Amino acid sequence: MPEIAYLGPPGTFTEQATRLLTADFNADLVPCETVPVALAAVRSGDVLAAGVPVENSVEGSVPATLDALTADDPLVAVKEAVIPVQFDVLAEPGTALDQVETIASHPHALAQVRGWLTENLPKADVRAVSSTAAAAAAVAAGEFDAAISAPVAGEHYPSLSRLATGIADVRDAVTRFLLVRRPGPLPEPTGADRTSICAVISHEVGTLADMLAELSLRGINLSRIESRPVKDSFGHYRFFLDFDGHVADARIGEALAALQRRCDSVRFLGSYPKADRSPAQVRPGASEQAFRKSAEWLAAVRSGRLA
Ligand SMILES: O=C(O)C(=O)Cc1ccccc1
Repeated sequence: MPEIAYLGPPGTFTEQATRLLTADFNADLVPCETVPVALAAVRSGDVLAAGVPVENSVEGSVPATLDALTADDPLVAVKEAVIPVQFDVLAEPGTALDQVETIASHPHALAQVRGWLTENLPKADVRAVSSTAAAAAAVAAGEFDAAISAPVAGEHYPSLSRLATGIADVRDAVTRFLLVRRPGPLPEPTGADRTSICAVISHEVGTLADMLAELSLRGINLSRIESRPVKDSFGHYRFFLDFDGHVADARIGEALAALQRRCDSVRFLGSYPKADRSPAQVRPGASEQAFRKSAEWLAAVRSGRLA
């Protein structure tokens, strides 16, 4: 049975998402302590793929994932899932809210309950740990008084009880997760796909605008742009871009080829079906048929068949 890594321990949001991402095949899920560890297991071939959190509707991107995706050998996303994120507070039974002196969770969870913490536990010592379920495990081990966890974590730590529920500052928050594997055959285009890349551009006037123009000229809908420092030289950034379409689509292929010529480097991070299956809006002149006709016309001009 293929082994699939995820940010563990059991009871994380990532476990829930990875179950969804692997629902169409029998997979053995392997918990890892961090996203970089999960991705290292994919790169080394210890596991087939990994489920990783990439972006949250309230807090934005998950920097650890973006950095780990580009820090080493290429990896590509083959599937995405979007799941709702709600948070509970777990503690030893009998703990009252005003007895909580230390409370732990994943940084992304802490960022989404800031208002609740300020209102309900203004004096508590707030600790960031590797995941929401790791926080619950640490509470069960007596390291902290309370954990901010996924509602499912309660099932994994039955010795803990729910001190509060539904504490997110923004209701209906969602997180997007990717199933990531070593490069190989790409998922077939579906007409409702997303392509992800990471580009490094030179530090000159207009290079970012030029890069975006390659997309807009071809009617490509950009759904996310994010920058992360290159790290070894101050003021230089990697740009993470998501846009509608599949690398097999003519407009996407041409745009990627243009970016490859224009940027210092381009890393392809995958073309995969969008979780919401919303079809790409293709404007007139950017359809597959339009690209085919223009290629035929050019071939005819070059061969002397058209004056
Ligand atoms: O810690 C977890 O449960 C995770 O899967 C990471 C995370 C944390 C908060 C929101 C979404 C994902």
